[in-house]
Amino acid sequence: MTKTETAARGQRITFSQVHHSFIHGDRAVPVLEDFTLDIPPSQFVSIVGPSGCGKTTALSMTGGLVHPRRGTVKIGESTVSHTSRDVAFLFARDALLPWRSVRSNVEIAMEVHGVDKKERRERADAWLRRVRLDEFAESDVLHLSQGMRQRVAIARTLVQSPSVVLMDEPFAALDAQTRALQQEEFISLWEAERPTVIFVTHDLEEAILLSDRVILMASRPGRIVADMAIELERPRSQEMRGGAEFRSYFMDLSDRLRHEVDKVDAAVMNMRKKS
Ligand SMILES: Nc1ncnc2c1ncn2[C@@H]1O[C@H](COP(=O)(O)OP(=O)(O)OP(=O)(O)O)[C@@H](O)[C@H]1O
Repeated sequence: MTKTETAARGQRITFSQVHHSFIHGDRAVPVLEDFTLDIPPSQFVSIVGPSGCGKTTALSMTGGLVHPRRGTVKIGESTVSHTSRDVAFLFARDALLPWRSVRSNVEIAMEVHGVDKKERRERADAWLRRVRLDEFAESDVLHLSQGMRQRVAIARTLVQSPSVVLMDEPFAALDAQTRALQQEEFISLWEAERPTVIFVTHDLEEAILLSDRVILMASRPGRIVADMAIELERPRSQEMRGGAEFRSYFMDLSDRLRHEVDKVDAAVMNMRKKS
């Protein structure tokens, strides 16, 4: 069976006692402290928290872009030490190459990994059908709307059949209506193949709607302060936002987030008073 025919299966992701700091001038500023998290295969996990708490740093470590100063990050049994073809990224900026057509943007990772031309084309076209852009395969990406561009980016990410997908505010640049459509579309694409997902967002409703589990981080240094299972049934839809269970998750998370943001504000005020 080729990789094209195999449904992607998620891999376990484990962070064990990860500590990290970035050097600013002559001092090390702690970013993550004792960050420990076990994500079972195929779980969809969102990370939320105040700006600067280390969400993107944790995500980048999973992708092998940042290496922890202490502790380990594993995918399956292997410690992450570099980027891998099993791990795909999706960001707010779609990073499509403007000089390439829609199809050849979707083919790019397969090209890098040496997949032959015929298979590349078949896989790209299959994904363009799934994101409803098959009519635009030959088009120039510059002529697409922002929502269509993000669908090309989703196809480019999922065409690799990754076992892990790392998403950093992927829908943040879209208007509210397009964003709602893309969230729903992404959930159904994910439900078909179920790679493990880590999804970073500032939008609590988005986190609840998409995830099996929401991790709330606090800052200075970044650590986990809440780990909430979201037990809404699947398939999920936008209408669920109005339901009592959804609202209760939202109230709980927003109270806890507000509390964390207030603590950061108070700490900053104290530092200012002292200096
Ligand atoms: N390459 C880097 N060099 C130095 N400092 C960095 C670097 N990357 C991140 N930082 C700092 O580490 C902290 C955590 O950054 P990170 O981007 O992980 O936070 P975040 O929670 O994703 O923030 P946001 O929600 O604003 O995107 C911030 O204070 C940031 O300034």
